[in-house]
Amino acid sequence: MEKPEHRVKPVIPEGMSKSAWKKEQRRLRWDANRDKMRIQRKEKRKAVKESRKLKNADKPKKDKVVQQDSGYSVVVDCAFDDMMLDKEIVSTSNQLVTSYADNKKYPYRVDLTVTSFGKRLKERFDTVLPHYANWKPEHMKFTPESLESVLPEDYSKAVYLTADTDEILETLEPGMTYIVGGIVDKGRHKLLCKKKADELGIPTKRLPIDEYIKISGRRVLATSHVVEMLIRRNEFDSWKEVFESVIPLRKVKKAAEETEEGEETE
Ligand SMILES: C[S@@+](CC[C@H](N)C(=O)[O-])C[C@H]1O[C@@H](n2cnc3c(N)ncnc32)[C@H](O)[C@@H]1O
Repeated sequence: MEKPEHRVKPVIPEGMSKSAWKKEQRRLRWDANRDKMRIQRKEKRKAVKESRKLKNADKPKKDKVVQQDSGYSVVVDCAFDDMMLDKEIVSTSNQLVTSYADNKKYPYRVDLTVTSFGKRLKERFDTVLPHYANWKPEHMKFTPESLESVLPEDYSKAVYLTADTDEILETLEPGMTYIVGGIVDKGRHKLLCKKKADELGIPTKRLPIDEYIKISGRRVLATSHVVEMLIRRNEFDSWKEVFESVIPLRKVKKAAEETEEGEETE
């Protein structure tokens, strides 16, 4: 009959406690297993990924937007840094983020450039939104240079949008550059962009809002709303549809209520 196998009694080095020796053994075992465990973990992750992929294959896929180029350019003129309060700089930077997202997600995109990008506005981006450095130029470009540096030589191919003119922007044409003031001023700097455009000799036009819909309050819209309208104009057949899609519902609703009560919408 064979003798039962006996465990070999461990030899604990002299001067080492039993618990220290056990700890050391655990560490050695862990080291020896580490690579094995790493491979196991990797395989598990791969299996989870594969099963997720299989599951998602049954679900309808979200269509990736294949964008078309509108053929015209939009410039956001940010030369008004010194005229804004700190909170207005924050609001302007948030609006630029919105415009970037809009120019990525809608079926048509425009060539979109932010000029005079510097001072507090750039500082805000550098510190709070540093990932803007990776934004694709086909969705938004930034330059510290002035508006004039990106305009076509022939200013008749440019239009500065402003609420302060009677000229109406009827259509958007390929090859044209449309300029939007990049400023939040809560009505403090009336005629600012109109005067700048007149000084530079750039034609000015306003959006035909009153001609198509009733809105309450001021007809001066936020920069990002105007940029969104320029991005989305080709998506719709008429300005009316563009305005109804972009102008905040509360502005349109309130106007309807006021009109019912016979009040002025101004
Ligand atoms: C908040 S507004 C700035 C108002 C500023 N006081 C000014 O002088 O234009 C932002 C920009 O959106 C554009 N904008 C706003 N409302 C508009 C309208 N009704 N028609 C055309 N452009 C408009 C203008 O380019 C304007 O500079």
